[in-house]
Amino acid sequence: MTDHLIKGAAVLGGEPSDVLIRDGRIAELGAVGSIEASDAEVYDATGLVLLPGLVDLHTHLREPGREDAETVASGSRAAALGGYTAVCAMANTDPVADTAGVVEQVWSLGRDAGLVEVQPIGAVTVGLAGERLAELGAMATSAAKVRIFSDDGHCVSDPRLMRRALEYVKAFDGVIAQHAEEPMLTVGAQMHEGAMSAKLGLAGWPAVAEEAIIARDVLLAGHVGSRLHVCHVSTAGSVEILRWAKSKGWRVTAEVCPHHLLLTDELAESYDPVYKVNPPLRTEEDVLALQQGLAEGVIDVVATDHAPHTVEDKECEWAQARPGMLGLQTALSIVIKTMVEPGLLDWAGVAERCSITPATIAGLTGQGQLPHVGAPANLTLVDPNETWTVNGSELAGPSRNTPYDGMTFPGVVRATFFGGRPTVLDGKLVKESI
Ligand SMILES: NC(=O)N[C@@H](CC(=O)O)C(=O)O
Ligand SMILES: [Zn+2]
Ligand SMILES: [Zn+2]
Repeated sequence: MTDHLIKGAAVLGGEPSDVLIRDGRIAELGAVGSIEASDAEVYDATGLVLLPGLVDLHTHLREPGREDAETVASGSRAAALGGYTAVCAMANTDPVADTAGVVEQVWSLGRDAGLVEVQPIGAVTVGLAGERLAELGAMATSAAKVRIFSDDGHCVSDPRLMRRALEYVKAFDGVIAQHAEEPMLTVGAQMHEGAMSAKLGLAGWPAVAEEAIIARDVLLAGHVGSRLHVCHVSTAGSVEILRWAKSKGWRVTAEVCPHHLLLTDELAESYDPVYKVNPPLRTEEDVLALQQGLAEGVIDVVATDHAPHTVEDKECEWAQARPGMLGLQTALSIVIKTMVEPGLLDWAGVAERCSITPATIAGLTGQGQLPHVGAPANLTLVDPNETWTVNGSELAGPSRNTPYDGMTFPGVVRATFFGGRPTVLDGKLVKESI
């Protein structure tokens, strides 16, 4: 394996340093010019910020079943380009990832693609039907070593089943990641319930549908003493409930998606289904509360909820369109725009929220480590002073459902190193790694 010498990168935005990568790990780290490595490939990282490789807790890769929207390989390309070195693949595939066989299939497809660590998430219930627990133990002991279980796309709405799932995974320190949506309160829902849904005449998805489930689940997690992770938190009220649950010392973590940190329900006025997502885009007040919650750590991590859909599933009437939007290639830029530029997070905070804590939650021990000698070389180099304009047709993968087409953002991912190998250099996929 070739050695790589990264020169002049600001580690977590600090002093420029040189970093030598050898045999998949950081072999040396020191002041600029202090490392001698004549046979290493040199990457000039002057002006770039070095972060631990980003880790996404919530990615839809669509394989098996909807390879026309995304595959493990195409999603891995999007992830590497977005600065990620690990993604957790959601279980709502077809067939559902509710058996050891399916999670092992996804895991080995990820290993074959070789661009990021693909950690499968297992379904909580058989077929995501919310009726019977899936074979959680068999998935945990499979080659995929599943630690996160989620029926994402659906809520585990039966409280007795949710309690049993929390109890079951406690034995191996697993975590239940809940898509918090009380289904009886979102029948027919198309967007956030509020002034805009009233104006547009679309059925609403009220904030309380999310908050009621989060309140119930933090109580259950506290009662059982087990780990709960709340997916895509989208309301100000949810942040308050999480703050309270954390004050109790319960083992509760939560994520927010980039789109909920930036976009609001006003966009639905266009009737463009690219803005249709679950949970829906909320109000400005919610956006500000989510940013604040993330800054304080009440919300632990940023997760993309990267949800590719084909043109047929997305470019149709709003009511028929599938919910979800692409996220992997734009996430870091949106975090910079909404959190770093306003001074809500510094680079160490970005590393914490986008890499270190997600890796801890997912139990990915080779990921999310602050750059130090001996650490696995999973690294991202970003140019904070450069901007780029999103062009939907140039994104990796077959899907085009980005709400950011034509928008200009700060923060360009220049290079990504996965296991000591560059997957992205100068903002482009490295050919040998494709
Ligand atoms: N977020 C979405 O709107 N859609 C997700 C499912 C989900 O995350 O709930 C999908 O799988 O497309
Ligand atoms: Zn969901
Ligand atoms: Zn999702």
